[in-house]
Amino acid sequence: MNSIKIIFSRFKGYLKDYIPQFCIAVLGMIMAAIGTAGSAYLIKDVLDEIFISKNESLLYILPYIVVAVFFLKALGTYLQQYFTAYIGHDMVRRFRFMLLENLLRLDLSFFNRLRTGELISRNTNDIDRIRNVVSSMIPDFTREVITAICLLAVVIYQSPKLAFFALVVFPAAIYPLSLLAKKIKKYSHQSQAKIGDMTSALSEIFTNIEIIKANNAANKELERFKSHNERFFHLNIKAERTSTLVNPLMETLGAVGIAIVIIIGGSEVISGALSVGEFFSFTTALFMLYTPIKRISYLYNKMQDALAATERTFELLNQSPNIIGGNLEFPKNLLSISFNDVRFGYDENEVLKGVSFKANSDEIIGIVGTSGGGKSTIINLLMRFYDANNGQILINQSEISDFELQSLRQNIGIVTQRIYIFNDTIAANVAYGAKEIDENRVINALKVANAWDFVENMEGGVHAMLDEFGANLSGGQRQRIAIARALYNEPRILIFDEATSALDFESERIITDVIERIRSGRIIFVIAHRQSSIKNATKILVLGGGKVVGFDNKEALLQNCDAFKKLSHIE
Ligand SMILES: Nc1ncnc2c1ncn2[C@@H]1O[C@H](COP(=O)(O)OP(=O)(O)OP(=O)(O)O)[C@@H](O)[C@H]1O
Repeated sequence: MNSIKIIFSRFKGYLKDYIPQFCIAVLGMIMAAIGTAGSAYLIKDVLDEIFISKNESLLYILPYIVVAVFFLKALGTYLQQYFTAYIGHDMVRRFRFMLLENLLRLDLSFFNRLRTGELISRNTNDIDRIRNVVSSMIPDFTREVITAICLLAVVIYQSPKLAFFALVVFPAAIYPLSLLAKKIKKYSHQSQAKIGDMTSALSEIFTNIEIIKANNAANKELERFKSHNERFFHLNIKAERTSTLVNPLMETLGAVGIAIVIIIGGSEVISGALSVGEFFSFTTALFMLYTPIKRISYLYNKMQDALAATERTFELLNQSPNIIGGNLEFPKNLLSISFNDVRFGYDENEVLKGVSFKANSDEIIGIVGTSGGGKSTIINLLMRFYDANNGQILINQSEISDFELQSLRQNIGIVTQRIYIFNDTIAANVAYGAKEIDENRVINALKVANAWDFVENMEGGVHAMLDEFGANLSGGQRQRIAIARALYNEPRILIFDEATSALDFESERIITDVIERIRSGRIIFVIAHRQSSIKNATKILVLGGGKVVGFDNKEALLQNCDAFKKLSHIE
């Protein structure tokens, strides 16, 4: 019963918002339960009065009462089902939204830990199981309990002695049923985790389909998927094997009860202690009792399954971000950014091992170093996607953590090698994230980004639709749209993370010209492998082994920084 308590307590707060619907549903449950018990009770009068006593006056009354009782049951069932379904669907809508709302608040490190597929599975599968709990399990459970109580009342009323013998078998059923419930809960936990694995595998396959085809890796992926799929199948079969045991077990025990009833009840009818009508009313109620009790045990097992999903969902809902902003607005005049002995690792391996440098307004800082040397990590810390483990990052003279997160990120424009283009108009792509699209600002940003020429010539101009991933643009054009987006909010800090590495020299030149033009009043970071991308950098930060091994202008570095000389040489 513990799981039912947990589920009830989890949803209690939310169910409060549905009191009118809930009251109507409960009324429906009571009507249905009374209807069910009433129909069993009526058997006695129908048999004893009409068929045995041949009471003609009741012949024309009882059938109407029978119809009325069944109508009560039907109306009650309808009300209960409709209103509980309403509550279930509405709660699912709220939970899905709350879950996504909370997930979007969480730190990037959280998303590194959980795979996309698993998150999707939790947002769809698990939530749907919750709907099941709310719209069918809780109400069904309640209804079946009320029905069972009403039927029990009929059974005991008709013959307390027979009821005693018929019902002693039920306690005997409880122990094996509770053992089965435990097993079902275990399998259900495992199977839900497996769904997460499968969704992850699928999402990985579909996002990387080009690579899979290019590498002829379809069979390998199929093999991988096959093993998840088979494991899922085995878990489900194990769960089925256990849960299908519940019915036969109940039926066999039920048969023992019925056998006892026939022996004792039959002898009572023969001796005249019980009327035929009473006996049949008793047995009908007893047979009917079998359904709610079977349903209760079935629902109890299903609840184990739902409990696992509920716990998983609440676990996500209760996660909170570690990276929280302060109260400072980003300064209107950006003077400097300083890293003072910054240390950081994504896990126990330290990536930045005491990085210090200072960048001033109007400067273009090139960041170079070996692959995996920590260049993008510096940017991740500047964006506050992660927080440094040690050391300080200062903007003007304030700690980065003192700034409001939104204000900080609004003042950092970032262009990466990977381009995010949404299936929307050019204007919506450029003003992405803004509450409203300011067309003049869009055009201005496009002009500064050197993109206006080609946008102007497109059909629809800024209202032209872009395909997903920007398939209807060239690489350089896509990159310039991305720059316009980074510029739209007129940020004080701009970051180009390998933004030009996939472009030809002409497109790269256009972009380096843009960078040169917008440097005033800003600090610009350019991460690049190619020297040509940082030809206009005022200073270059050379990273090696997680440390700064050089920070100066190009000429000075070529003179006295071996690591930089080596990098230039490779190129
Ligand atoms: N999200 C992450 N979780 C764990 N480790 C990470 C994560 N991102 C990067 N790393 C590790 O941190 C180190 C530095 O990565 P970073 O991306 O900063 O290097 P980089 O200098 O930008 O490399 P590249 O030039 O290849 O882009 C690498 O060893 C990388 O494996």
